Amino acid sequence: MTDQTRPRRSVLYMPGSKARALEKARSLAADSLILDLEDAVTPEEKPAARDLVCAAVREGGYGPRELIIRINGLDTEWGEADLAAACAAGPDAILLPKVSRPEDITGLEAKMAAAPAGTRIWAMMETPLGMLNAAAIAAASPRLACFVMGTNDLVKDLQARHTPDRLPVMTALGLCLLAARAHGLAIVDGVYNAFRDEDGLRAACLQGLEMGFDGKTLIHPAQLAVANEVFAPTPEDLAQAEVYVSAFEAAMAEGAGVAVVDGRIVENLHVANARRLLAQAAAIRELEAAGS
Ligand SMILES: CC(C)(COP(=O)(O)OP(=O)(O)OC[C@H]1O[C@@H](n2cnc3c(N)ncnc32)[C@H](O)[C@@H]1OP(=O)(O)O)[C@@H](O)C(=O)NCCC(=O)NCCSC(=O)C[C@H](O)C(=O)O
Ligand SMILES: [Mg+2]
Repeated sequence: MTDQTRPRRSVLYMPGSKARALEKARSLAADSLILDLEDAVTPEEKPAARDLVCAAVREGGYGPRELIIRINGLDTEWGEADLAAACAAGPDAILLPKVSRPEDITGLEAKMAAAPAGTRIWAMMETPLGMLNAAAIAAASPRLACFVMGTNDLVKDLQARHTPDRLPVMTALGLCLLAARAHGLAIVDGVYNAFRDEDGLRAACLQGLEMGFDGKTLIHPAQLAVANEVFAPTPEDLAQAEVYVSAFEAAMAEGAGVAVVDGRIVENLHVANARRLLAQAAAIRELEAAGS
């Protein structure tokens, strides 16, 4: 499994101040865990949360789950100390909130000399300026691996409303998807706040899947099963993918450049997508076997 094929169906935030949540996460079915020092932690609790989160990362026990520390902004009184502690702890990634310019990423990268080479940068995309600069941000550093949509901050800054169809943030989501895919980054969708509303979450996940997101950020363990299900290829997807690959290979062997399956044309681009789905299913199987 490479950084590109690693599943990120479910990316669970947990407050870095809550020892119980950090412990519980060791056995939760999340593909990735964001140990939060920013918005989920009160100012009074931030220094203790920093120690707790970094100790948890050093101690490990999270199996194949990807570990990300969300630090406070480098323009806050906690940001620099968070970054130094996170670099020393060596998570899979450090998530910078409120990224608005490419310089936010290059500035962070310059301060990460002490971090292990494998510690990547993730960027919270959640400000209006960040949306306008999404392409330049996506290209800012080879260390950057993933965009995380921060739709709560975005709705606040746009003075918009949360609506079921998410029309108020659709332009922003589209700009970030375009930028991420153009530069080979992963991208995960924003949170669904009503964490007991399973039907609403499912609809939001389906919309995110159809738009092209790799997965969804979550705030409660009750949301994991839906995200893991919706962002995985279905058995029908995989059966069709197998058929497309076999039909195309047979057509190629006969010297044809295209195949026809059930009255539909199958070209190399359809086969590339079929192979992507098969690789994604294999990566999910590998991850789940490693976690069980
Ligand atoms: C939303 C919550 C405050 C609810 O907490 P609580 O009432 O304690 O939930 P439960 O009693 O139902 O919890 C059941 C058990 O599950 C554990 N738990 C709960 N949440 C988590 C979690 N996120 N990770 C791991 N474990 C969790 C509890 O400890 C219970 O365990 P047990 O003791 O064994 O019964 C709470 O879920 C919460 O704080 N969620 C995270 C909120 C958060 O991180 N917010 C910040 C990120 S969202 C954001 O900032 C997005 C972005 O920046 C933007 O702008 O959009
Ligand atoms: Mg935010």
